[in-house]
Amino acid sequence: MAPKVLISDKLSPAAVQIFKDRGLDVDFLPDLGKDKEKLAEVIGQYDGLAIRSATKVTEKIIARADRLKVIGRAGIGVDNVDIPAATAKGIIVMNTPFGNAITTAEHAIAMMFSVARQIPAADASTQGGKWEKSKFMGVEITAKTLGLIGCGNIGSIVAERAIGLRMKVVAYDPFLSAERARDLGIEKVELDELLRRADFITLHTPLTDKTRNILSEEAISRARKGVYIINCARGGLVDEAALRAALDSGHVAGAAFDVFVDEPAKENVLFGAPNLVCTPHLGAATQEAQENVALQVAEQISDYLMSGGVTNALNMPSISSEEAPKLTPFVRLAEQLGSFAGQLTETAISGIRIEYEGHVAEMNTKALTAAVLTGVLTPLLQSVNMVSAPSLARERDIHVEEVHRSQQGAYETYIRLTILTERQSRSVAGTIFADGTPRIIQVKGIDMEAALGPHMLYITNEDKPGFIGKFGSILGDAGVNIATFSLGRNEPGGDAIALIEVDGEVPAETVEQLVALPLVKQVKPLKF
Ligand SMILES: NC(=O)c1ccc[n+]([C@@H]2O[C@H](COP(=O)([O-])OP(=O)(O)OC[C@H]3O[C@@H](n4cnc5c(N)ncnc54)[C@H](O)[C@@H]3O)[C@@H](O)[C@H]2O)c1
Ligand SMILES: O=C(O)CC[C@@H](O)C(=O)O
Repeated sequence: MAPKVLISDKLSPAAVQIFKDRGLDVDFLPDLGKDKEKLAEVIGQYDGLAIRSATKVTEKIIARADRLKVIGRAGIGVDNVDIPAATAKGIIVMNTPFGNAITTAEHAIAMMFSVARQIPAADASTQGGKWEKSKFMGVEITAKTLGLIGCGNIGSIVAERAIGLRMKVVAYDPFLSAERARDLGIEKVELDELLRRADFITLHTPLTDKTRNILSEEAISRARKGVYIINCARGGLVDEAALRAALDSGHVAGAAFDVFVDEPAKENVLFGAPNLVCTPHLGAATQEAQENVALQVAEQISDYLMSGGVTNALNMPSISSEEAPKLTPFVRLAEQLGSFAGQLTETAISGIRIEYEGHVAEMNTKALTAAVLTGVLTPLLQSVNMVSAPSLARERDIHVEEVHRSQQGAYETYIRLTILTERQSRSVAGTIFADGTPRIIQVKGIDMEAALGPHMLYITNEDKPGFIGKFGSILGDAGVNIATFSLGRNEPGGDAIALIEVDGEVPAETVEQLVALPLVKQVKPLKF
């Protein structure tokens, strides 16, 4: 059955065609996202969800999304998606970080001109039959200083445009490197200095605990008298009540806002303030940007659902569509190693060490580590996948260490997993054979070679004669057929390990009989 995708917001219809061309079933219900109850009712039917900002993907919606594997936001901000809830349920959340950046930067520049020359008010007055030439005295932007708060995708495009307009640009962004600032031709400064120097301030950060009210009452009071403030990023970056007071007093000469604390903003403390220009979250609203983000999100969702490629995910490492087929056997191996070790682990795990040797060390090991963790945690927790496993491991204070090295031993490439608990450390290693299938090649330092089937028995025993005969008779009496039998030992007469594939589940009483055999130390049925 083809994966099924729901588009629940007003996306460009071009996205629908992409989904169809890629072989997915698609329902385009652009108003559904606003109806929370209806969305909760139907979400269980879909593998993918494509949204803009009107659909709120809350914890409640996610709880009902039993088939959902991916949420794609046609746009940048994902504040309308409960990412922790999606991650916990193993749902990938993607956005399209570049598709609307130019358009939004252009909007910020347009808003700067609008407020500098009071264009909306002058337009209303002129069309109202007044001819108020002296009322609308503006300011020139040439040679003025623009202060950017946030200089990522959009901020840096705004910087380039502003330099083209002969402005001087200073930026406050703790994550902006000195080299990048130099390349952009801007000056990196602290917030205090930006407030002191900027004639215009424009915000381009996400809304986080650190950026909420970054322009607080106190910050606004430290800004230059006569400053203009532009916000085309997110409502909540500026204290709206404080800004209103500063516009009324004239400390701030003008403000241009596209985004508000509460949206849709039908009422707002800013409305009616002197020299205020507002737009209804139009930053990304151009045909070009909407086409870009719709096409990108449709491609990304299709890639993931059809071939496992992951692009622009916020809660999972990226895997390109070309890389996905090469990675798949190693993902399977990594998950099997994890599952093997996880099923044998009975006490709390404190650490996981994953050694990647040979050419696997050059692959996307973040994804492989996520697969190992999925395998380890699946026997211990309700529902785990590659998206949720890393955060579940972190929540449980499991320290995960990755080691990468070039080929050193007989195997061209292999993965070794070591699980540390308070009682012991247990390791298991595996590789991919030429036929593309995973093989276990070492358990607890003992070499062996075993493929893992759906039902396995793992046995540790003393390497003495007599074990195999008795073992075979017990399974035979229980009607359990042996499919494969792999043995390994550290030294003659020492510790031995057997991995046996059986055609079906081994009854509990048969396991007890095996445990009671004289040379046997441990018997553990495993499922893969
Ligand atoms: N109005 C719209 O329609 C519209 C359209 C697109 C994007 N946006 C919003 O614009 C904002 C910027 O988008 P982007 O694509 O440039 O994002 P981005 O991630 O590329 O850039 C954000 C920048 O903010 C910086 N930053 C983070 N915390 C900071 C802090 N405490 N102080 C200063 N800088 C900080 C980051 O280092 C980064 O450089 C986002 O909030 C996005 O949702 C709005
Ligand atoms: O979809 C939109 O119109 C808004 C998009 C914008 O806020 C974003 O974060 O990409």
